[in-house]
Amino acid sequence: MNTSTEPGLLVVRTVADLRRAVAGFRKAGRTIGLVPTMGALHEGHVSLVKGALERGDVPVTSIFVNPTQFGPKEDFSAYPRDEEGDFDKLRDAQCRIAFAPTKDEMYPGEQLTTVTVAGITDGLCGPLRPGHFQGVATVVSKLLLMAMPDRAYFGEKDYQQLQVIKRMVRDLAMPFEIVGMPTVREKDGLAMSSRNRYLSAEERTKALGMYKQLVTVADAVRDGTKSCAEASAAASQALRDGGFDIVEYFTVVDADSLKPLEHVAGPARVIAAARLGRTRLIDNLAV
Ligand SMILES: Nc1ncnc2c1ncn2[C@@H]1O[C@H](COP(=O)(O)OP(=O)(O)OP(=O)(O)O)[C@@H](O)[C@H]1O
Ligand SMILES: CC(C)(CO)[C@@H](O)C(=O)[O-]
Ligand code: BAL
Repeated sequence: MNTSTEPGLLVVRTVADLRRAVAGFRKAGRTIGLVPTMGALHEGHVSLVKGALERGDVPVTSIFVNPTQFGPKEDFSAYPRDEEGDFDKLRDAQCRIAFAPTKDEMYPGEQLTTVTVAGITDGLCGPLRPGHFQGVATVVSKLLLMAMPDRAYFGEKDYQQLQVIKRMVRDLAMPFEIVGMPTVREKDGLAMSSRNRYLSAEERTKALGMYKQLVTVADAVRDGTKSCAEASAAASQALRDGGFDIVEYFTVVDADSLKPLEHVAGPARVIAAARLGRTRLIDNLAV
């Protein structure tokens, strides 16, 4: 295998090749920045690669649609996959290593060991996607141990996931810095997401309601014109009126503990999940 540190994207498929490639860069005195993804890359993912470059890290992007974080009725099989397109985007973004393992490489034999983060997974997406955060925490632990980066980059779009990973790294004294990166949005405000590809043209127009309602609630609770519960209830109703099929939650939480708030006194986040047809959208904003 080519372990060169010359410019270009090196695609590796095994843990052994990943470790060899990372070792080549370490020998050259470089630090490593891991960007875990499930592929179908967009500008949000590219911003994480840019975050790594800005901090001087060699970006290593993993592409793996992790089956253990999908529920039995969720979209694992339908999840968008576009490996060649992803590699092109990573080349353009100056990513240096793409780690695209098979399922057998990630899970050789039965996985008897899992990582569970309690408390902050009790609310929001936790009860709605049973087993999801255990699947995420376990696969992210594995990816971190496979790449042994200095830093790993995650988007604030998946805010609960980011908090779960920060907490896991802290509780288990994992020697990696977790960097949270701002949500990249379309021009009209919709958070970029691989699942946006599922939206029809009509749904795409309706989807913007999510961002608009997050802004409305953030403004109202910041000014104190409404309580968190009042503002969130009004936003849920506005989403339903605007064509969302199910509002799974719309709430204001403490930015660290993710506990629901009645009034905002410190760092807080307004956060929501809702369904438009077959598409589940999540988003959040700082208050
Ligand atoms: N719009 C975005 N801005 C910043 N980071 C993002 C954005 N979308 C995704 N990310 C981050 O990219 C990483 C990989 O996410 P993932 O591959 O699941 O993409 P996704 O667009 O979130 O897909 P999904 O449709 O499954 O939510 C995560 O850390 C996620 O938070
Ligand atoms: C962090 C992650 C790559 C783990 O599979 C996934 O949950 C995602 O893409 O956000
Ligand atoms: N971006 C979060 C991954 C998931 O929904 O499974």
